[in-house]
Amino acid sequence: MSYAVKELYTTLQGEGAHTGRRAVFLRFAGCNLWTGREQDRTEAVCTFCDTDFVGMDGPGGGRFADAEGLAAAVEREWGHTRDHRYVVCTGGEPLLQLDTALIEALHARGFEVGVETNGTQAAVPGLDWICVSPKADAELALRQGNELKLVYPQPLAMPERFEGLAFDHFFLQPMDGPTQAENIAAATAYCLANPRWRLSLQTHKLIGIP
Ligand SMILES: C[S@@+](CC[C@H](N)C(=O)[O-])C[C@H]1O[C@@H](n2cnc3c(N)ncnc32)[C@H](O)[C@@H]1O
Ligand SMILES: Nc1nc2[nH]cc(C(=O)O)c2c(=O)[nH]1
Ligand code: SF4
Ligand SMILES: [Mg+2]
Repeated sequence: MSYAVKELYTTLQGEGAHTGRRAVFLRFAGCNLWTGREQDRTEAVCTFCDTDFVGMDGPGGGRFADAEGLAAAVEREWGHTRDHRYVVCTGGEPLLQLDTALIEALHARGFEVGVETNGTQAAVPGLDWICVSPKADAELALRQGNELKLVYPQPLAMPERFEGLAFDHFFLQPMDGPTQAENIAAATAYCLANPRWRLSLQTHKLIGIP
């Protein structure tokens, strides 16, 4: 199948357990919880999104006809070094498009493959790192993985709802937006009181990289 890609770029993973790790970000276009249009935001299932995932017009973006072509573009973006290759599939919602053919083509080029997902879709087999970020009004289909990264606070998705699930790491990530300062304080207080949860700051925003 073909893939609609918003952008493809190299950066440091800014969030969660792999914070600071060099990665190619493969941002798929489209999401099932918001159209991406500002006029639809208040009516969306997910209302706080910080990302433009509409269209294929970003750096390195476009329509890729097949898995080989997209994996080759990821490899070109990474550069020639063979070690520690890591690609983070995000979006939009990557599990609407990511499939076995693409994971195999990326593995064949020596990449570990991570995903950032809202958890509403089943995962494709073969992923090396699964980060699920549940959204209050969306049913969670993907209930196990490597890290659960909850944007905080979401009144209908408080941490207690998730801490029994089968994840290795539990992160609270303060919601960016007009109340960010309060959200950082609240997330900090929660982690101090509940040591199972760690704080995930969006470090790429702090240092001004994408
Ligand atoms: C843009 S989403 C794309 C992947 C997938 N759709 C998801 O929601 O997990 C990437 C990450 O950013 C987080 N995120 C989105 N908007 C945010 C905000 N305003 N503040 C903090 N984190 C946010 C998401 O929860 C998710 O963990
Ligand atoms: N540097 C950086 N790290 C990230 N981790 C998750 C991100 C995402 O948008 O999925 C993200 C992002 O947009 N940039
Ligand atoms: S589910 Fe992810 S990509 Fe979709 S609107 Fe929410 S944060 Fe944005
Ligand atoms: Mg982001």
